Amino acid sequence: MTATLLRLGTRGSKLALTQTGLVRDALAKAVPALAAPGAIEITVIRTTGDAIQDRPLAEAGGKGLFVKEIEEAMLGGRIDAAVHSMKDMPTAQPPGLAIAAFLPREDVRDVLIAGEVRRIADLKHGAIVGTSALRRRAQLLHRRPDLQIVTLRGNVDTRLAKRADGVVDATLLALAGLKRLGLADVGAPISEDEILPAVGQGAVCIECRADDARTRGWLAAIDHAATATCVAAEHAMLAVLDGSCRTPIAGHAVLDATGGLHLRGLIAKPDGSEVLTTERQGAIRDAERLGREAGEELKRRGGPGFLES
Ligand SMILES: NCc1[nH]cc(CCC(=O)O)c1CC(=O)O
Repeated sequence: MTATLLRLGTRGSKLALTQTGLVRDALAKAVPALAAPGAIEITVIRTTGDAIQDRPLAEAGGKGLFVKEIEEAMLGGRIDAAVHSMKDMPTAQPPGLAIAAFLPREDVRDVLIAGEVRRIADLKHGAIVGTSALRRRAQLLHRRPDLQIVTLRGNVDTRLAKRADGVVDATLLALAGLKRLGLADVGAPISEDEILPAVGQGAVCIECRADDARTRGWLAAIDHAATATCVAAEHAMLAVLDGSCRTPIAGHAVLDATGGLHLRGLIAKPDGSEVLTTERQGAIRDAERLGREAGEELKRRGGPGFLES
């Protein structure tokens, strides 16, 4: 029996466990000490976000609900690090905690799951689309004001089952999660020009105590720098816009072939009646500044009241 060296915390959904398995495998490959059987222990923690299944999370207090209990376990020393979907992370970590690494990002696009229908334009008039994400709702309604958007929560399997049972005609899910679950072919990816993804979508991050040098050293060995840079730009934009589940915000940064960073950002009115977009191009070292500038521009153009409407 080897001693446990690293206790990894995670939510208990199939996707969360799959992502945690990817982190464990990456660490075992990169850090010889962690390759021994039993060196990494995985602890499942139930979060408020998992417990609330009957209403949109925006009503219950926002996206931090998927991380709160896990962060408490880290601060209390019950676990050493936690694996999260970056999309579910607030813009700042509580004092004493830090995001120390990212896995290489998956495809960031949303997937339309609507049986034979593979494009938003081809959904029948008045089709019922299930989603709880205001970002998806607003962008769908912007293109197709005739659609009926209804709340649909639950994990990926639950949502797919509700669609298959005809509770809704269509739903949108992140391709990243579907791919990691081996379900990439349930629908059709939608171009970012039609539905811009959520900030952080497709990225898996690992959080730990800021002063835990040993864990930070191990996590540094698997950190994917390009993903970290792109997400930093997106989160800088989100922080300016004061992103919460109540405000439809989308954003995505990529590194281009010449070593620069390209960021797209979007805010929308919840009913889709207005959408504002912006873009920034610049040097990688300016990632956060580009993000802040994009956020400031959207905020200024939206004016007071835009995001509260
Ligand atoms: N809000 C839930 C959530 N958080 C992360 C993912 C998928 C994986 C990812 O985007 O990285 C999902 C489900 C979904 O939107 O389909």
